[in-house]
Amino acid sequence: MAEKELTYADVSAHATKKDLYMVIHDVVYNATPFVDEHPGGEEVLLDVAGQDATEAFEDVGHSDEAREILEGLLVGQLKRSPGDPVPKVQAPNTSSSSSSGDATSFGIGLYAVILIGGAAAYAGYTYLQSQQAKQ
Ligand code: HEM
Repeated sequence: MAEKELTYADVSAHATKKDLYMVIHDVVYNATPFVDEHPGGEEVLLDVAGQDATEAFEDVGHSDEAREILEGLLVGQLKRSPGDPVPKVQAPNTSSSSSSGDATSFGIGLYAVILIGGAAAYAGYTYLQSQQAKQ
């Protein structure tokens, strides 16, 4: 069976307790029958009603059981259009770019330590020389 495709605008039209859709990892779920049963309460589901709930869902660290419940609530695939909000949870490869940034700033820090250390050593050396010249 071909999966239904919904746009972000379609999803945001279902944002009430009696009609509650949400997007998790680009898949659209109808959480309406689960609102009253959610162990985390209805409030948190209403907060993300009609929106991308990927970050909220993953932050909690939901169990496999929770993910099985999700499968039963599946509506279809999200069809992203330009300008749609992008979920904050990204593929792990984005962290590698930030770690390379850390490596660069570490390199600059090391360079500064060598420069300052060198300058201090030179100042000490010239000071000792001047002391010896006085004797
Ligand atoms: C339709 C989507 C969701 C389903 C099917 C679902 C299902 C569940 C289930 C089965 C649990 C029990 C613990 C577990 O098995 O992990 C749970 C707990 C919880 N959920 Fe969700 N959840 C959904 C969305 C969300 C969202 C969007 C939030 C937003 C923050 C949320 C927040 C929580 C919290 C805070 C708990 C912990 C409750 C506690 O231990 O006292 N859930 N959820």
